[in-house]
Amino acid sequence: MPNEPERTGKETGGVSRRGFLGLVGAGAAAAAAGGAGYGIGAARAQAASGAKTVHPFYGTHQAGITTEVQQHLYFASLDLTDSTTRDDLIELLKAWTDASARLTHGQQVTAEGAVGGGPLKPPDDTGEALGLGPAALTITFGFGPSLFTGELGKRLSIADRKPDALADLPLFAFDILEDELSGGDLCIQACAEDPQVAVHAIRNLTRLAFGKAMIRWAQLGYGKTSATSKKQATPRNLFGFKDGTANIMANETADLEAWVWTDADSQPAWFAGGTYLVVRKILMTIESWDRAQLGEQEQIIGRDKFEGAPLSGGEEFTDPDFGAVEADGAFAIPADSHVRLAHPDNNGGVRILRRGFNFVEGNNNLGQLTAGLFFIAFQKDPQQFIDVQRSLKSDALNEYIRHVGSAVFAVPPGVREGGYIGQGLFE
Ligand SMILES: C=CC1=C(C)c2cc3[nH]c(cc4nc(cc5[nH]c(cc1n2)c(C)c5CCC(=O)O)C(CCC(=O)O)=C4C)c(C)c3C=C
Ligand SMILES: [Fe+2]
Repeated sequence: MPNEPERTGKETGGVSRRGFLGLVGAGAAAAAAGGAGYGIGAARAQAASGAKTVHPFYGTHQAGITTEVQQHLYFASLDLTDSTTRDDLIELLKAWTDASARLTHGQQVTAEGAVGGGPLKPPDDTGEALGLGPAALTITFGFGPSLFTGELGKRLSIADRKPDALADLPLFAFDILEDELSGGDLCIQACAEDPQVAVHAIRNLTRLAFGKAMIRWAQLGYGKTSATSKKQATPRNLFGFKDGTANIMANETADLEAWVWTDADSQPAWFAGGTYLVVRKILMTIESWDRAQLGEQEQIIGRDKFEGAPLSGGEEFTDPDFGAVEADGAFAIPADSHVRLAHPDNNGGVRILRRGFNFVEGNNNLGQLTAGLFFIAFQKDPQQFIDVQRSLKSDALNEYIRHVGSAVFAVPPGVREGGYIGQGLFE
């Protein structure tokens, strides 16, 4: 049964099957009761609704890109240790593949799991996701530019296999990037309907990397800020606006081919069917935004706050009319509005697939929220992101946001059963 301890008969301690089911039952009853902790009850109920959903790890493309966006994210960027060899990395990628195939089915990281190895060794699985189900978990891996370049690229003998467009992003206007929130040799994106399932995945994959790679930085995200299917209601970001309305949706296959998946023309050949992941940690000055008038907020975004309709009129999914003018002759969707500047019409037709998450990390010493948008975008070429981000130089939103973290990764194609993630890179 998914996510139950796989009993081998060897263990003498730990939670009995009866005790385990009792714990699960108590949790379910608490969720059903709601009442005292409505927020927690609602979150648990929402998690429970996706608890049984399985997104298989194996496939043509990696999951976690066009997959219906889950509510929660845990993202880790890792650096290889100084002694990690090519064989070590291959071994790690094989171990991560097997583990990911299990975890996405709601199983524990190994068959022995949390209690099956007996009392005399540390458990293989850390145990905190027992009973939570697969929770729609997806695990997506990527390779950073630093994996291929410098001494490391030479040590791994992959310097000549770097995807052509894989390079650190240029510095953009208003960037105040922090090194400790940027870059990385490898990345793992874990998304799930239950935050504990996402954290458990990264925690256990990181344990498998012990001695070979360690976390450089990580980010917890709650509350998706994009949809990849019109079956999902468009979520809202921390400025209170619907975010993801004009995203590339999973059923837009022609646009996915045109803008997201690398093909035989995107060199090298091992990378066909992959994509580039751009990640930006963006702080949002929530208190200043909250003091801006509603009309000003809408002018900055270019859409109305409640419905998410373009200011040129219509409903949420009505195409914006950038030529529309008000009685005073001004554009209905202002020239410096976010939507106008980010729209394909202003960027040579370029689209990107967005998959970001809200984050809140307490308050600063002025009592202001440390919060923002952990922006993730997938594209066939990082230049797509670069073009759009450069267009945003005159964005009125810049008064209320700051980019503090940045990284780019080549996301290899999906894995067939029996293979391992990124295998083509080493063949
Ligand atoms: C460089 C790419 C982008 C960054 C960085 C970015 C940051 C950012 N965006 C919002 C809020 C919204 N963005 C919306 C639309 C939108 N944003 C981008 C790109 C970046 N956003 C694109 C390509 C689009 C779609 C434009 C279009 O085709 O119309 C919207 C409107 C709703 C929607 O379509 O998603 C909102 C709201 C914030 C708050 C933010 C940084 C914190
Ligand atoms: Fe945006």
